Amino acid sequence: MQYVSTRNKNQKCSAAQAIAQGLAADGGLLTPEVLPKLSSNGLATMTDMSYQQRAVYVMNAYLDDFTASELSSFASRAYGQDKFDEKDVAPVRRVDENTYCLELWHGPTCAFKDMALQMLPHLLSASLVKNEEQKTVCILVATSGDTGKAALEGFKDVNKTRILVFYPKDGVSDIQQLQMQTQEGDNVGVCAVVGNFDDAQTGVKRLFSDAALRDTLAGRGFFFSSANSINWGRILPQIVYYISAYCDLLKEGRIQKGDPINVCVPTGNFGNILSAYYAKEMGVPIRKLICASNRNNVLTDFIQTGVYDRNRSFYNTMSPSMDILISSNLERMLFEFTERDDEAVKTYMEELSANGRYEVSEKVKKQLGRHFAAGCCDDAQTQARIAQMWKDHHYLIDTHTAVAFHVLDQYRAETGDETPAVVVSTASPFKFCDSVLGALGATELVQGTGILDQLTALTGEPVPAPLAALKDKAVRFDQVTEKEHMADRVLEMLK
Ligand SMILES: N[C@@H](CCOP(=O)(O)O)C(=O)O
Repeated sequence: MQYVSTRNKNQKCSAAQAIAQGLAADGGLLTPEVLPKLSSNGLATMTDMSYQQRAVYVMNAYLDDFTASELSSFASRAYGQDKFDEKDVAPVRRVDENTYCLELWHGPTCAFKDMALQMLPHLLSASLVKNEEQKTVCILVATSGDTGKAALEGFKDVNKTRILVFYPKDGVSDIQQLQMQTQEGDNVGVCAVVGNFDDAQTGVKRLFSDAALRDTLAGRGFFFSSANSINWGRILPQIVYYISAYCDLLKEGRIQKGDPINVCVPTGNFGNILSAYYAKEMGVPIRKLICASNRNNVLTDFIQTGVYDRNRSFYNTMSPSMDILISSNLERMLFEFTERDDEAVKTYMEELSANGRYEVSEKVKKQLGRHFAAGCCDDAQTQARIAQMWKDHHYLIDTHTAVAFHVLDQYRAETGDETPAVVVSTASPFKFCDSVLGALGATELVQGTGILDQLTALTGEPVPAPLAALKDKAVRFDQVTEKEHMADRVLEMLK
């Protein structure tokens, strides 16, 4: 299968090239030329499989330049019990009669990003070999908290790779920051950027398109790639868990073959909910994709009106991983909803870059309304939802997951749609201890990593081992840079 740029369908490459490059040369996002469908018994076949086997089954449909045996070896290494503290890898927990929670934070960094970033290093390393690449890949990452740590952990000490992560200074939680600052490995770098996530992400995209920088680094034996969800190798492993969740519900008899479900996804960069859309296109009976946002509700407005307008205030919220006003992966969605009209997508992206705004056609608006619903909530509502979940179900959720539960409540109240819903739980509550403790009524917060034990003392929930280990780690990276100087940081790292 070939991959094409969302801005020029004639620009094609293999899966291995798409994964190694991360981004198309024209700035577009590399996307499969056709979206494969599951066979009529595909879901039934996968129902009795392990998570690792499901991953191979799904990825095989997209990666015809990789063998099934290669993919099997990657899946068993990526999702082994030395990495995930749950045998099922991505368990589906029943909350009530028609509400389920897909827990995606049982990996080494306690966030859903591990689901893809434990796999991507295997895909990318194999791609370098397939492409007979002689250079070392330098992976540039912009993070609002979770991707950065997951990418660092995934690529730590991986041969022929370097990784440099930029995060917004004052824009991630204390635990997220500590996770990144204490990262081990000889090929890693971490730097805070003065600004917000959009500044960091725009800065990284600028580095990608800086021809002079690329030439200098090529002379030193490096080329750039990405571990953000602009890389197809990030999206593909995320499709797997939606299919897997449906199979788990079938297996447990919660639904019958063909029954529709809704999914509610807290998302900022749109990669997670886009993966659910692809699962739907492959044949999973998903009725509505419910997009949940915090106070940075640019996606809510877009889905409801068809106008994307980032000219608004940027808020630092209690769900920092979603503090984003420029959602990269919307571009792939526009590509689908315009029936793969690359010129239209290019025009929308040019308008976004020039004016911070675009309005989609009536045809696209209709598609948005057909597949998506959207809602948002503020920090007070987020904390109230954490408290309610704890009171009603003794179930501890993080701030991002709470946003999704709140938005699902809103959606159900407005529409009366009681289709069984899967809420995506994207991070461990221990990554956001202060907000979660506040939600549960704590007024005096312990400073430093002691706050992890404070949450355990209050709830009886154990601190996840990777976070407990932070107590003994020294800070290695405390550098801060202005966004104008990000290229200098790259040049320093790649001496
Ligand atoms: N929420 C993300 C922001 C980057 O998104 P990505 O899915 O494109 O990597 C984060 O936690 O960094």
